[in-house]
Amino acid sequence: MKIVNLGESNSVLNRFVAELRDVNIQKDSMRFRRNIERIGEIMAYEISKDFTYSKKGIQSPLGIAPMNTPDDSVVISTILRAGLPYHQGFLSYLDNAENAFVSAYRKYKDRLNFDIHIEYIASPRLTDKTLIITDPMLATGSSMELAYEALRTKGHPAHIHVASIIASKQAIEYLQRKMPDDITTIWVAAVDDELDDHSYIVPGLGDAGDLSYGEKE
Ligand SMILES: O=P(O)(O)OC[C@H]1O[C@H](OP(=O)(O)OP(=O)(O)O)[C@H](O)[C@@H]1O
Ligand SMILES: O=c1cc[nH]c(=O)[nH]1
Ligand SMILES: [Mg+2]
Repeated sequence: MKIVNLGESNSVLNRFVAELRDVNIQKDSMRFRRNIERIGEIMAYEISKDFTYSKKGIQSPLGIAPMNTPDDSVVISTILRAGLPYHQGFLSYLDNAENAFVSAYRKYKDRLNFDIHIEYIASPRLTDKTLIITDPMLATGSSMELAYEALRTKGHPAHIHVASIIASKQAIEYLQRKMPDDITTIWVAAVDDELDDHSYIVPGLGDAGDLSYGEKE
């Protein structure tokens, strides 16, 4: 399985991730959502380099231009809630993609232990398509695993791109075991070493859903 950490090379992407993490800057929820969105734009561009291309003749007013353009049928799928601004960033660049949405939330049994519940899925047929599953945070990796299982009921994609912003080392190792090895690529902007007692990424950024949309009851 290919793992790509875009944060390893210096680019403005790292400033956007730094702003997401920054305890003062992240209080501005509009800037927080926009930073997630523009990381989605950058990642869509990077992932598009892996698509299949073929040459087409494009009629301009003055002649025919030979242009390599992508042939993949792309489905962008997102895990609610924190995935919503990320999805919008992907869709800005991959504007002819189809779209899928899955809900996943942590239901706490006590202070520290939780199960992940999937209650909603809206997805087109996925067979032979390029599936991009977007979620800004991969902590344990369980939400991604369960969202993928839910999406698999809609067919066999030809390729899967798991796109995230901050992943824990543990989540990457977990998904390497759970996702189909031969067709999956994992894209991240940062990898953090630890999880705390509540399975939050350390240093991470806190709760991406709450920072985007406010605290839940
Ligand atoms: O890898 P995991 O341990 O499963 O954790 C990661 C999940 O946690 C966050 O969502 P959250 O459950 O906070 O929901 P929210 O987006 O509605 O806040 C995040 O967006 C992932 O979906
Ligand atoms: O660190 C984490 C873990 C789960 N969800 C988040 O938003 N952040
Ligand atoms: Mg949350």
